[in-house]
Amino acid sequence: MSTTQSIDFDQQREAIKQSILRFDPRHLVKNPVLFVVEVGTAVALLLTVYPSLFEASGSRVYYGLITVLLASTILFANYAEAYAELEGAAHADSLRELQTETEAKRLRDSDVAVENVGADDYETVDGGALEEGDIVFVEEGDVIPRDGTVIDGSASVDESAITGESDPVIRRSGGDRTSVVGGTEVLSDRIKVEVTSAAGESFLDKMIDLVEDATRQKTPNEIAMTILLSGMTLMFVVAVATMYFFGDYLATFITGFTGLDVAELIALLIALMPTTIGALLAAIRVAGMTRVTRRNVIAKSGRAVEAAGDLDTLILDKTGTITTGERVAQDFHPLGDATDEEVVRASYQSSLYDETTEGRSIVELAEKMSDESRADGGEVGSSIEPPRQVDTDLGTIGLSEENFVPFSAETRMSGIDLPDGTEIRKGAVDAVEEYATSVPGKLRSVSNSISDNGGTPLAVAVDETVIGIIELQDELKPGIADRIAQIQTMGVETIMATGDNERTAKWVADQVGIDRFYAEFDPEEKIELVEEVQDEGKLVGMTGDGTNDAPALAKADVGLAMNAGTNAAKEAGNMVDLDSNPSKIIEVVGIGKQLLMTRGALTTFSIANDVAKYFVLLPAILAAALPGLAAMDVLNLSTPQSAVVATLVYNAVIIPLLIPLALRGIDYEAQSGSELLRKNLVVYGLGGLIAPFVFIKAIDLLFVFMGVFQ
Ligand SMILES: Nc1ncnc2c1ncn2[C@@H]1O[C@H](COP(=O)(O)OP(=O)(O)OP(=O)(O)O)[C@@H](O)[C@H]1O
Ligand SMILES: [K+]
Ligand SMILES: [Mg+2]
Repeated sequence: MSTTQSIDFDQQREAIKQSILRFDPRHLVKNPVLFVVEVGTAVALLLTVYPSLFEASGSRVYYGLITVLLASTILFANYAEAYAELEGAAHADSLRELQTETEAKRLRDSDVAVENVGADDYETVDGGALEEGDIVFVEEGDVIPRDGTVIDGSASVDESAITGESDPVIRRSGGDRTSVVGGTEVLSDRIKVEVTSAAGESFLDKMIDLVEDATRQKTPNEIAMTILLSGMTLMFVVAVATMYFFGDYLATFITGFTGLDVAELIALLIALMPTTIGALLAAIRVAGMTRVTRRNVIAKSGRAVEAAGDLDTLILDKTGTITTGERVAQDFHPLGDATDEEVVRASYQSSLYDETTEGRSIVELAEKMSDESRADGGEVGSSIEPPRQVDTDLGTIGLSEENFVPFSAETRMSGIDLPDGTEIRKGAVDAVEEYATSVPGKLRSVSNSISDNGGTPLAVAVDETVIGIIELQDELKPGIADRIAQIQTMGVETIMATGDNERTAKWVADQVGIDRFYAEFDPEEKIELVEEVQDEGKLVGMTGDGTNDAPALAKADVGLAMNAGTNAAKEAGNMVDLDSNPSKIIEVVGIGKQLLMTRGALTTFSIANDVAKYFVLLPAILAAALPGLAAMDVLNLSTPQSAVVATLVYNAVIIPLLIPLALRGIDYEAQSGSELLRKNLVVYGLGGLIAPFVFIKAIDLLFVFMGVFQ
């Protein structure tokens, strides 16, 4: 799905059909520049039919040609817009195809634990009959019937239908990866899913509608631009109309001069007006939004994409964004009088019901270490060193989920209370330090040495006495340092805000070259950070997946939520990443920048073009009345008529020539704003001044060669 959808023959035909239908003045009036061109076309057409109207003196063929050239300008503009829209729709359709009808296994008794579900516990119903709140059972080989939240169990799910990514993903109850999408397939294991959407109202459905609406709406910057272009157009209309009466006035005392030609004045007006950018503005927006969708990000508004391009500051969290997020237990370190066995057992007990990645990995490591059968070495062929063995009974007897204290980002701890009243807690070192009443002297030095290698230490306390440390390790995402560097060159400040400790944070920040970082942050502090940076007048972007992130996501100017995250987060953000890859925001910023750059560059080019055309056409049109203007006629074109036609050919043809650039976006290597401005002024400003001269002179020479308009 992330591959490029190109337009096929049928869609090409549809785009052409649309280009003609969009001549409808009710459609064109929304784009005042093009609307004025249409009015001009109508007048030229009138002159073609009645060449002597307005005391005009040109031939029917001449006026006919002007009519055709003006109409082509509109046609090309309509085509650019229609083509871009169809390209975007083609992508949305491929997302829609996912919505298939399947059967569902609805649980009769929603309380039955997922591992005990048997064929008698559910009824098979039509997927369409499911209602919000129904609990369904999904096992290996089943298609998930509707969007939902995993409430029990864990399964590996093939989401390639929406993400195009063939690697299966894990979805499990608890934590931040609970969302499942209707139409995706469970590859192994079993889960209980609570249905969260009504029939026909899947999250994806709603999102696609939203994207289509958003794509059609002008963005705020674009509205401002349209107003500016309309203002310029109005100015030119007044100026050129004045010229017409001025011509009549001149005619009263210049012998042989009967006034200015209406069709030629219209040609001048349209050459001067910003028709090129007026024609391409919509296509640039639609193409930018489609580029975001192709990266599997659903942008709820065009404004969000634009804001991404304008961002000053990007707030990233560490775990799962800069690192892989697979933070797994590596080792246990006893402290003080505690033994290895005690630390392994307490860590295990406190993690038995902990469904976070960290918790599961602790259980796994503790089991491996205490497993007698493995004492002689790890799995055959495994390159990973077998964990050292600890002779301990893990002591599961009497443990119950009721006494489990789940992890929260506020407390930064989790734990369990044993039947005898013993309280075990594990968590971030500073949090446990505060909770405990007895802390061994070596806690800091051991935990620091873990952090200084990029690991995360979790302190373990039994009855408020710290007995040891669990060492967790994560890995940096491949290529993340390069992408951060890229975004920094574009002038965006990067901030890492993490719940992890200062030293681990510093290690990661140094590795990837982040500008600033904050450690030991709770969710509340993340929101405060967003507000603080916004108060400096800056636009802020951030990613998040948990319920805790929702307020900050809503606050941020660009909030990219993860599809696998909680519904609250998805609703709060103004973008959702279907791949649930938090570092995707870096790419979205790139695409936003590219959108703004493309619009800026083509505007510069268009207006530079118009300035050049002014110098070509004015002397040609006024030659008969004011021969003195010949000095301005740098191109020395053969005849006024040749000049008018050549200019209008250029004015029309430049639009289709620029469509590929408008759709693809200008190449954005990462570069700073001022560098970019300079480059754009040279390439698109100077280029825009020169191009019309070269092109128009060439067409004029061609006319001379062909012997027309001479
Ligand atoms: N299951 C857990 N039980 C106890 N403590 C945990 C658990 N998971 C994480 N922690 C501790 O709590 C800290 C805060 O976790 P939190 O999820 O807020 O942030 P993070 O995942 O470390 O970083 P980031 O904010 O960059 O995602 C962690 O750094 C870790 O020390
Ligand atoms: K123009
Ligand atoms: Mg986290």
